[in-house]
Amino acid sequence: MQIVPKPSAHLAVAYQQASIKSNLTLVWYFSIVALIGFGVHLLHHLRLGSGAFSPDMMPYLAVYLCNVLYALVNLFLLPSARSTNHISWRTGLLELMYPAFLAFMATVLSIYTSVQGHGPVPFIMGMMVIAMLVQGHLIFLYALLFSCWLVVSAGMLQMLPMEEASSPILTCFTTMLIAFFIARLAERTRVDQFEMLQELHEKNSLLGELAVQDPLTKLNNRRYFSNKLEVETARSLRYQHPLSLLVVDVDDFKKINDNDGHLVGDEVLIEISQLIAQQLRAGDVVCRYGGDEFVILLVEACAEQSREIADRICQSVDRTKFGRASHKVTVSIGYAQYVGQPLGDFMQQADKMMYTSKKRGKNQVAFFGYGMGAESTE
Ligand SMILES: Nc1nc2c(ncn2[C@@H]2O[C@H](COP(=O)(O)OP(=O)(O)OP(=O)(O)O)[C@@H](O)[C@H]2O)c(=O)[nH]1
Repeated sequence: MQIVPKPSAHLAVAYQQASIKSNLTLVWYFSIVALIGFGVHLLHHLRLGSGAFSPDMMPYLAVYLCNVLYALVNLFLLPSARSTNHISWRTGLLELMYPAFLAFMATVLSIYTSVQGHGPVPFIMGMMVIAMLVQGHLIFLYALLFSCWLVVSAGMLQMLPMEEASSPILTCFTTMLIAFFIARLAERTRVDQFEMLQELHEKNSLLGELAVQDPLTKLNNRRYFSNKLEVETARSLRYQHPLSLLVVDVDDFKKINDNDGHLVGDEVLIEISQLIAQQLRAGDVVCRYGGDEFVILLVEACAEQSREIADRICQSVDRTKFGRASHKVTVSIGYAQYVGQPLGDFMQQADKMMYTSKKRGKNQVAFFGYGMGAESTE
């Protein structure tokens, strides 16, 4: 029987991690409450004078003392267990120990108070509900609850006359059922909340991706490029790594649109974006800057390598037969090298070189390099 909804399969591990973390947080707070509770009870017992340490009170004192020791252990161990990102046997154990400990105390005190004539309800109710709420692995809890109930029943049957025992056992059973449903409700809420948060998180990351993606070519867009340009130029300066910029513009793209229609124009842009991406290495950055213009950051590529890549892009577009385009498609490319100049100048140099290519007859590359003469050498 599936008592509590499980999170969907792909979220199961994440849920377990989140669940253990929140359980450990709860255990930590319960430990503090246990310490405060112990202080209050201790004061109460001390006010009883010599009666505080009578044999009648010993089980209570023993349980309080165990609680304090356990709380102290938790207070020391939990912060480090909570800060880890993976589920270790230590975190699992800490998480399981608390309900087990509460159930143990509940059982002992239930039997003891019943025999004294107080009935088991307050302990069963308080301890079990808390234990179940704290715990995420409900199968374990159900087993625990059931065994506690068996022990309590057996203990009371042994120690009370039959007619007096049946009522507390029935109350104990009813209380467990209530605890069971409260726990089920709590766990269902936790799973729902987790799935909602996870969905929100996934949608947020999707939104983040869409914000920097060009919808047509699926390349990154201008916004992404601006950020990347700042990051890569700073890195290039810091580590003295070469960095080059290519500006690629489709030649006479307007004619493709006018002759073959915008849909064909779109197809050409998509195909060119793929051709460009095929020529680049993993660390390089290619973005659609706008319209029929693409920009490429060649990371750690020296001038010679950058020239080769630019030539390859130019030639691969030249060689490709674009499906539905009625005439030849080519690109003009401008190249600039980063040597610490202001970013605006860097962009302008590559852009200017792209226009130089156009002026020289299109379908070619023009280079701007500080070591290569003032403006263009080719
Ligand atoms: N199909 C399509 N066309 C676009 C898109 N974005 C911009 N354009 C068109 O691309 C054309 C760009 O033309 P220009 O770069 O100004 O000029 P060109 O015809 O390429 O001429 P040169 O750049 O001088 O070679 C314009 O007609 C725009 O309307 C798009 O997403 N899809």
